[in-house]
Amino acid sequence: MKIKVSEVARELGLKAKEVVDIAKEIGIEAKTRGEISPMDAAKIQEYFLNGGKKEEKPKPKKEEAKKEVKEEKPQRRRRSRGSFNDLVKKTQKGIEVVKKAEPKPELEKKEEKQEIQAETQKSKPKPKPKPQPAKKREEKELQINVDLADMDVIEENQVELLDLYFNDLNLKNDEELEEKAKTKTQQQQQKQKKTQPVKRKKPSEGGITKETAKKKKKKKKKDAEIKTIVIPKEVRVYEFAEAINKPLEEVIEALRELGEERDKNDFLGEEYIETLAEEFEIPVEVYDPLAEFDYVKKYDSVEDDENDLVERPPIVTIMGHVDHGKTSLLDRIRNSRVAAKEAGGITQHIGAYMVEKDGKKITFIDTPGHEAFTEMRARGAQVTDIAIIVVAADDGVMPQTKEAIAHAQAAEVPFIVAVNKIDKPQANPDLVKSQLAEMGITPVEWGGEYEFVNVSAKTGEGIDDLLETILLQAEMMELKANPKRKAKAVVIESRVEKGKGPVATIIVKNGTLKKADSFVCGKTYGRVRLMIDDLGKPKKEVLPGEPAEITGFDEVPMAGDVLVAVESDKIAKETAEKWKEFLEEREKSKSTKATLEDLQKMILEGELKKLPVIVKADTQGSVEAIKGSLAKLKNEEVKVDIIHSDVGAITENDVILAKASEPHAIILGFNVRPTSGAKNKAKQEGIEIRTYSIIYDLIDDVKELLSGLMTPKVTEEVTATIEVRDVFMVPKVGAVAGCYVQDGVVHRGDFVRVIRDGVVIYDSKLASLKRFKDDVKEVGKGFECGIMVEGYNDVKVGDILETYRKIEEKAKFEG
Ligand SMILES: Nc1nc2c(ncn2[C@@H]2O[C@H](COP(=O)(O)OP(=O)(O)OP(=O)(O)O)[C@@H](O)[C@H]2O)c(=O)[nH]1
Repeated sequence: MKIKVSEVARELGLKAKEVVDIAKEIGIEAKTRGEISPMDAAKIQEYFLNGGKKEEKPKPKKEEAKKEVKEEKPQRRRRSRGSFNDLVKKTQKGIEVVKKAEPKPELEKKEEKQEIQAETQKSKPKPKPKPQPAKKREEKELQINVDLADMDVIEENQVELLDLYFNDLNLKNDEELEEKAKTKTQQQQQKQKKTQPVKRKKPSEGGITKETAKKKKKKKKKDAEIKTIVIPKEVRVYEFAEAINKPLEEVIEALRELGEERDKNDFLGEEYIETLAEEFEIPVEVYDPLAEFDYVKKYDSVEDDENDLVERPPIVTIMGHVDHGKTSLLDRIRNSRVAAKEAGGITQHIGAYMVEKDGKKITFIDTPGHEAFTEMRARGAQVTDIAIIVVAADDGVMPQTKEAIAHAQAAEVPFIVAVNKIDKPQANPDLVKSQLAEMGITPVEWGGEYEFVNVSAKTGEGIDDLLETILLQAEMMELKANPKRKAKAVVIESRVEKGKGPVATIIVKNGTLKKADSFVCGKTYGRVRLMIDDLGKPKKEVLPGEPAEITGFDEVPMAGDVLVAVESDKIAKETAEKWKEFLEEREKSKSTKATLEDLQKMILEGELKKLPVIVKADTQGSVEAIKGSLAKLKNEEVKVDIIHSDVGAITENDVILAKASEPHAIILGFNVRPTSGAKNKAKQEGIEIRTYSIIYDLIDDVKELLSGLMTPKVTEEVTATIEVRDVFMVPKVGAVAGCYVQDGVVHRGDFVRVIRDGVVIYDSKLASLKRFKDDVKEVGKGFECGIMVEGYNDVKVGDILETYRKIEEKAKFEG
């Protein structure tokens, strides 16, 4: 008898994957979805209970994780091949895999592939027609589809899987094998993309006759290879299941056993693609379909000449828990600069500003430090070179302190801890230090490697120290850029301004951004018209590390978009359009497929009460942040349905849209107001507009609204315990119980339970409550009364009546 790994996991309170890890550690072969012998299970349990459980390592950092996975690959593949035939044969579709020994010239392979594809079109059941536009779609059909189609059908139910590695078995070692395989795959992918990038061949194309196809089939049968399935980096669960030709439920179950509850439409993530592929013993190669269109990657692929590199100012983000003093600290730093250096200068809020210390510049990103801005902060961390984690000395480490640290660590951004509010009598900077040290963030002075600086945003104490520490850190990081080349910058805020159109604050990461430069920026593009710095001064050029507010965009860019200056307006426009089109196509290709399962889900969702809202805010960053926060507000009963969101004032169109929604949507404005037209229209149509300047209030209000949608909680309160001492049968009326109130007070409208020998035999309401002949409202303890139970005439002497009230309590949305 064998025991399922998942059962062992459940028994030990672990994830199946963790059990497999332990098993590996002690030399036991196990798979998350497999079984092990009771002896092995006992060994694992013993090892685990003896504390041998693998230490919880922090998630490997992105790069390392990738490396680790890569290094494992060859091994995994070799193993895969061993039982691959058996596994695949077992699948319900009866797919057969045949191996090939002879290498084939690349060209022949390609031709053959096209021919087989043609054949595939014949033998495959026709895919459901997809939504239009058909022509364009055909031309631009996505790589995803190509990959799915790449499982060339030889005969019905038979899939040829090409083994890209088989021919390389004579290579000396795994690394070589891996390298070669990778290059080959890439080459093949490239070729596929270049020669036949998107278009699937129709059966009539490619000059294939039945005869030649048959021949090919035979040859294929003999020479077939195990094929590595190429899977796009961003793949949804159902797409993955299709790609590896496994039933969706199996994939979802496998994920569950790995401790991941995923829906068919959820994205898998590279890590899980690899793990699942291993589970199913199917070799996969993950690729990034965006790479080809990626203008940023293109920019980055051009290396800068060492001689052109110069030091650039560090870009700093301040993060920390609510009220720990982020804004005050930023203000203090900014004001000290304004006071000392540019007295009288008017600071302009552009989302970032620069300070100078000892002749060196530092750029601070001025992002609002609210929980709701988690997403923005996460983006901020990507632009950021150094993070400052502010912790109030009188409050210590709080949830958002940990979250901020997690963001910095995830982005591999070094951070400095600013222990703030040290002017306060109750300040205890040492407590902050020990709290963080417990989390592994040990101060330098305690032998660790994290810089802690005591500051007071109120008095200014320690601010100089903090700036010096930042510069020191920057020096160690050797932040350099090449001002001689075209610019690459990151958008940190954007909005539409009357008379100016779309405006964005950017920080240049490399190169120099000049006036009149053409640029591409995410889905939009443009030409730099106006550039101003944080003091409101116009600029002709913005150097690496410097922030500026710029105009000249065709459309409002998104915070986090990367701006790259290009040769001409034409290139800018083309690149942005390509990128936009690609993203849109990708979205379409991933839209939910209408299946029975979906319908069921939709029916289920119908039970879920939705609160339709329209979100309008002053900046794209705020829109994103609010959307992010609202999306999280859901439970098994209610959720927020954002039907529209945008930057700008609340307009009549928004009201019309809100009215069109069923039920009508509520319009939420953050730092924006309704136009007078919108106000009137809202009044006419009965649409509610709520505006806020504090995001907390907005979120709290929405929570309140959600609470209102939830079913109220009903609790019971026992009002009286009554003994039946006599029963009178009144003709045409029924049984009247002569009662004695043992305890409590019985009321006319009360509910009642009839209890006989300790068992509830009837549950109903009081039909009447009398004292002697009179109807009464209530009868208290120690009094006699006559009671009729609604719908029940079988009361007996000795029964106990328990009367109760139902108390409805408004449900509260938690979260
Ligand atoms: N005594 C003292 N009070 C401070 C100091 N720094 C900030 N405060 C006060 O702490 C409160 C919160 O400060 P903020 O700067 O608004 O904190 P924040 O972290 O930006 O808050 P959110 O933006 O809401 O996340 C304000 O009342 C400040 O006056 C300080 O160094 N000393």
